[in-house]
Amino acid sequence: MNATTVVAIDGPAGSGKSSVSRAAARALGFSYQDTGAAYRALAWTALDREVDTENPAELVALLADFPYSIGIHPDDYFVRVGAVDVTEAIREPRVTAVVSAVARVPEVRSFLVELFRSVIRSTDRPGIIVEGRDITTVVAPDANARILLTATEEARMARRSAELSTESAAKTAQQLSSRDAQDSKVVDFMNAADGVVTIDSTELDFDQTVQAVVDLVRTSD
Ligand SMILES: Nc1ncnc2c1ncn2[C@@H]1O[C@H](COP(=O)(O)OP(=O)(O)OP(=O)(O)O)[C@@H](O)[C@H]1O
Ligand SMILES: Nc1ccn([C@@H]2O[C@H](COP(=O)(O)O)[C@@H](O)[C@H]2O)c(=O)n1
Repeated sequence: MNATTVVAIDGPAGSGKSSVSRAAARALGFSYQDTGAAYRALAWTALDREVDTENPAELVALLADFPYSIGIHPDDYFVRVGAVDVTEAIREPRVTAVVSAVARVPEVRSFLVELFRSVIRSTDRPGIIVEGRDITTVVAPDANARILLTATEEARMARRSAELSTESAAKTAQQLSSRDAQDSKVVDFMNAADGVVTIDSTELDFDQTVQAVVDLVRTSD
């Protein structure tokens, strides 16, 4: 049993991992760690330093000088590489387009898994919600609560499209699907591992989904 309550949440792109985890952390008085941000920040660093993102050796070399930091208070979220605030930049399509290539390199994954565990240990709150693709299985398999947050691809695309102009909606839907296909070759986040509870938000609104997570955490302790 952890002294700090650890909640692990995995799921495909657009399933609501970041937004739901953040709101649930706020409701519970917990910290919140977005692990996709680290893969994105490394992809941003590769682009910034003009490194070939298809070359694993060049990506691994970046890890020797990767001064990454993230805000884990749900009301003070930021992502930095050194002194550069990359919170917005890591969401740009050029970063999203190459992040899966960065995330499939085994040395990158093992380096970041250790980083995620050190961030979990650093929290000064009673618990932390950690979301990503391999949190329930690799990063924190002994978490107090382990959740697979899903929704049909149709629902996820509709939610993403609602954030965008009509013009780019179709392209974004296609990118979401192709990113899931690439990421699924590296980690299985479509099927719940043993002991992992599935929350399917297809028929739930945002607040109901947050409540489902909060209820599960409260009954897991
Ligand atoms: N149950 C829900 N009902 C309606 N909208 C939702 C629900 N859950 C999440 N959303 C919305 O869906 C969109 C995608 O959510 P979010 O960015 O949190 O997904 P994600 O899983 O973190 O995606 P990615 O892995 O691509 O970063 C957001 O606009 C969010 O507000
Ligand atoms: N635990 C994780 C988290 C993320 N990834 C990779 O990072 C990409 C971006 O993640 P978002 O959650 O910000 O969309 C994602 O597409 C994966 O390639 C990962 O491998 N493991």
